[in-house]
Amino acid sequence: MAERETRGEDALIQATFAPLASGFPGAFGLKDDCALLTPPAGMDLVLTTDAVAEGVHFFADDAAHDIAWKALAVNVSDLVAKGARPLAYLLALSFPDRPDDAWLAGFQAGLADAQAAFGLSLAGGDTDRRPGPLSIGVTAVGAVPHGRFVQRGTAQPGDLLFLSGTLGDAALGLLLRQDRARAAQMGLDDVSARALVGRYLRPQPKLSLAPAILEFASAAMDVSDGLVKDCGRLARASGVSARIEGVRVPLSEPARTAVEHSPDLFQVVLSGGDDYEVLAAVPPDRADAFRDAAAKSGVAVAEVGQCGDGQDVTVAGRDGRALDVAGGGWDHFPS
Ligand SMILES: Nc1ncnc2c1ncn2[C@@H]1O[C@H](COP(=O)(O)OP(=O)(O)O)[C@@H](O)[C@H]1O
Ligand SMILES: Cc1ncc(C[n+]2csc(CCOP(=O)(O)OP(=O)(O)O)c2C)c(N)n1
Ligand SMILES: [Mg+2]
Ligand SMILES: [Mg+2]
Ligand SMILES: [Mg+2]
Repeated sequence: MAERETRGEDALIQATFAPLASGFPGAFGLKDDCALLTPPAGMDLVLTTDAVAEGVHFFADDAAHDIAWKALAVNVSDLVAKGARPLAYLLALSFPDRPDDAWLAGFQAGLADAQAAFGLSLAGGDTDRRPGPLSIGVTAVGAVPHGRFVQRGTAQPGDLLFLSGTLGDAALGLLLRQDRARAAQMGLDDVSARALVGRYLRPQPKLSLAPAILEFASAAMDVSDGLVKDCGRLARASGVSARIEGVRVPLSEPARTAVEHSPDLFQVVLSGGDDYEVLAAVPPDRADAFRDAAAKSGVAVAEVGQCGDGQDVTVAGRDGRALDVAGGGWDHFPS
């Protein structure tokens, strides 16, 4: 009789990942080649994939727990902006070397926390070893009622632009993660600096807003590459113009303090990215109902601008004057 494997690739998968798939029957305990997903009756499936990589999306010495959370959160963020409810995800991992047991335990705990928070389950994945920095690919599947997927390219002239949460915290947190000494220049005490770094480490997709997006938004997307760049994408895909009013962009207390100390940081807020908030276009006659639904869901939304005819994307600074925002935002292949 073959001995039960305790080492090697299969054992690593069984020990670390199979427990995360135990709530998903179609994962077959991670012992099959594929997973099986029966679409919920009357629903369309929504698919997305985003990877996070060491040195690009997180730091090598970030806690494994935080890295795992981020990998799942950025994908759930994509689903939320479509009005979708998360169902399951696939996880593709390439490690340069076998990670030690403590790292794997932290990674497993981070995925378990994120699964519980976002209501989805591991369905399958891939684990291999390759030279180079750690890369974590997640493919997430969600569900929306048939025919109701909220597109990026369906905003109309006149739609109001709403943003969830607060903008810029994670981008400021990244600056502090790179150089904590900047806290003093930003006028931030330790608690505020830590709060901003926490927003960088742990994106919080606004899951409970999804039903309001589904019901009231004519178009929506999540903000990962900076509000200005992503708003430009929504406008271009929809064939509309967009104007953002800087004074209306919601800031957290720490971000407000930082921007008041160093007004140049407002560009970081607008274009730094890593926000994972929702940008939604809502017809004016549905705006009050959207505000009510958002309030009931416990997610703050702010009206930050409006779509119009034409194709320009303009941003008024906090003093009302037009800002030069061309070329801002995250680009993996900058020109
Ligand atoms: N390698 C790829 N193969 C197929 N589709 C891709 C690939 N890379 C990006 N896409 C598609 O391009 C679009 C934009 O991708 P991305 O910027 O990652 O979206 P988001 O910012 O919403 O996560 C998405 O529809 C995505 O599925
Ligand atoms: C170590 C590190 N450096 C820089 C950044 C900033 N950053 C990296 S990728 C990115 C944009 C979002 O990532 P992307 O892969 O473009 O996600 P998507 O837009 O596809 O959802 C930002 C703001 C970061 N998060 N971490
Ligand atoms: Mg992507
Ligand atoms: Mg994304
Ligand atoms: Mg991007």
